[in-house]
Amino acid sequence: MIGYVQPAPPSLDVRGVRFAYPDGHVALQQVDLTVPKGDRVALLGPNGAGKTTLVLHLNGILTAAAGTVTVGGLTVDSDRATLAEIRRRVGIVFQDPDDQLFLPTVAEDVAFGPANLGLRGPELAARVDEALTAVGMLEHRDRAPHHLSFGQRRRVAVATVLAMHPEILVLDEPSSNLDPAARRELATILRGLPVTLLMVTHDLPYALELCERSVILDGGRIVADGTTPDLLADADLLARHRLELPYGFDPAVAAARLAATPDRSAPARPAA
Ligand SMILES: Nc1ncnc2c1ncn2[C@@H]1O[C@H](COP(=O)(O)OP(=O)(O)OP(=O)(O)O)[C@@H](O)[C@H]1O
Repeated sequence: MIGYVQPAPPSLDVRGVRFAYPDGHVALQQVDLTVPKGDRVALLGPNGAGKTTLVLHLNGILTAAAGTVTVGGLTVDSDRATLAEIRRRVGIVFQDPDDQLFLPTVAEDVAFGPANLGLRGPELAARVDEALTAVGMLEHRDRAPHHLSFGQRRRVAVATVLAMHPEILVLDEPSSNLDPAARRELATILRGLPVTLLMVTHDLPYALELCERSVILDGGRIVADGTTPDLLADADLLARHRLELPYGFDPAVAAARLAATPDRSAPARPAA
């Protein structure tokens, strides 16, 4: 008999999701989005498009009125046991790192999640060091988070989520408030992580740099889904959805330059 290896389920599968806030405002309508394991996808869209609302569905903070969300094949629902596993699988890094850092030291903040999963002793210490190493912050493990720079705190916030070994890392505006060097360093770190990535951003060059694919959400609907260079080259599409490239930025030139840089041309796809 010929052996058959089951393909890995997508990291994220959103099917027909509709959501209205209690005041009746419909924020998501018939949203479909599949993100295969190991891919990096940018979620673009103007203010009020529904990006945050969609992200809050990924780990069950909000529940769809219709449709389903599955993460690595597990359906997001309100069952407590499922929800705990979903929240481990979906690592959300919020825009303000101070929302995620609240303990006296960096190491304690990174240990918080895995300790809640039951890890202890050397296993827990190894998990913390692994996550801090991934974001280049190991040497700061015993420092107080509030003594770090904003860029360093954002990296520690990423580590708190990586320490849970998530299926998918969801980043809300990861480049905001970073100086150019910190922005570039974070891009290098994110490119090197062997995880699926969904990045909400208004920073279109950052989307181009990190994500081979982009999705545009507007008015609660997905209005475009394609390669990031193709989407950013479509001036009419961008204008229709209030997306703007920085003055003088040529996406074709930037894409060609990125493609010529070996470690930047394609995301690292982890083993299924
Ligand atoms: N608690 C709420 N009650 C009612 N309407 C809401 C609530 N939160 C958000 N909305 C509305 O839902 C829509 C989508 O909002 P959402 O925050 O998801 O957009 P967004 O794409 O994340 O925007 P931004 O880029 O500004 O962060 C908006 O019209 C917003 O006004």
